[in-house]
Amino acid sequence: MRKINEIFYSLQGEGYHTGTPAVFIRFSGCNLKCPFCDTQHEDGILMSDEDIVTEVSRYPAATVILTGGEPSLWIDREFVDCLHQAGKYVCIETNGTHPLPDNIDWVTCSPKQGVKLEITRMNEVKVVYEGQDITVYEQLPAGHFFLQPCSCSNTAETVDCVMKHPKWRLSLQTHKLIDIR
Ligand SMILES: C[S@@+](CC[C@H](N)C(=O)[O-])C[C@H]1O[C@@H](n2cnc3c(N)ncnc32)[C@H](O)[C@@H]1O
Ligand SMILES: Nc1nc2[nH]cc(C(=O)O)c2c(=O)[nH]1
Ligand code: SF4
Ligand SMILES: [Mg+2]
Repeated sequence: MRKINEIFYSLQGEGYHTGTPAVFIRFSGCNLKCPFCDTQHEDGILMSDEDIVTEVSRYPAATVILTGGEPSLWIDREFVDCLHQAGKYVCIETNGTHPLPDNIDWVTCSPKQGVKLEITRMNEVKVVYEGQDITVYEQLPAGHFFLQPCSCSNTAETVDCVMKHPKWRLSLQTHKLIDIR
């Protein structure tokens, strides 16, 4: 059984797959307490893999996004396989502090300041911008580097930083801009 906060259908609002219809599986709880975290994730109910796949399969999209809270605390290879058997493309949003099963299709790593990364495979890096030095993340083994304003509040500073560091691209939380989930 896995503790689920919510399962909902929306568009990926952030990063490389922005605009892609996706089913979000939000797992409950996290090992970090980022002061800026925009998600209430502590509540949850225990669900079986069968019930999770049934709920996910109500929606027509192929893309599933595992998020939270911190989804890596709850998942394993077997769970990702269940979603693959249902025809899904499995993405994860992770803080990178906990190892991942190697059969996930797309890894979005959002490293947090002062916290050691434990994952070695990632497709994109997505940093929430708080004015920190972002060059320390540039050696991570990702193909894409995104800088995201914090709660849509420091967009001008984030644009300025991206223009100074052209390895990076701007990621807006587009779901917040158009008031969808
Ligand atoms: C809620 S977290 C859940 C997944 C995982 N715990 C993580 O941090 O990557 C999902 C994404 O939202 C980002 N995020 C959280 N709070 C934010 C905020 N206030 N503004 C912008 N992005 C935020 C995180 O950095 C992460 O990329
Ligand atoms: N639309 C939408 N896109 C998202 N991308 C990452 C999210 C998350 O909370 O992990 C998120 C979210 O909460 N909503
Ligand atoms: S790691 Fe992710 S879910 Fe956990 S507190 Fe930070 S932003 Fe929120
Ligand atoms: Mg969110």
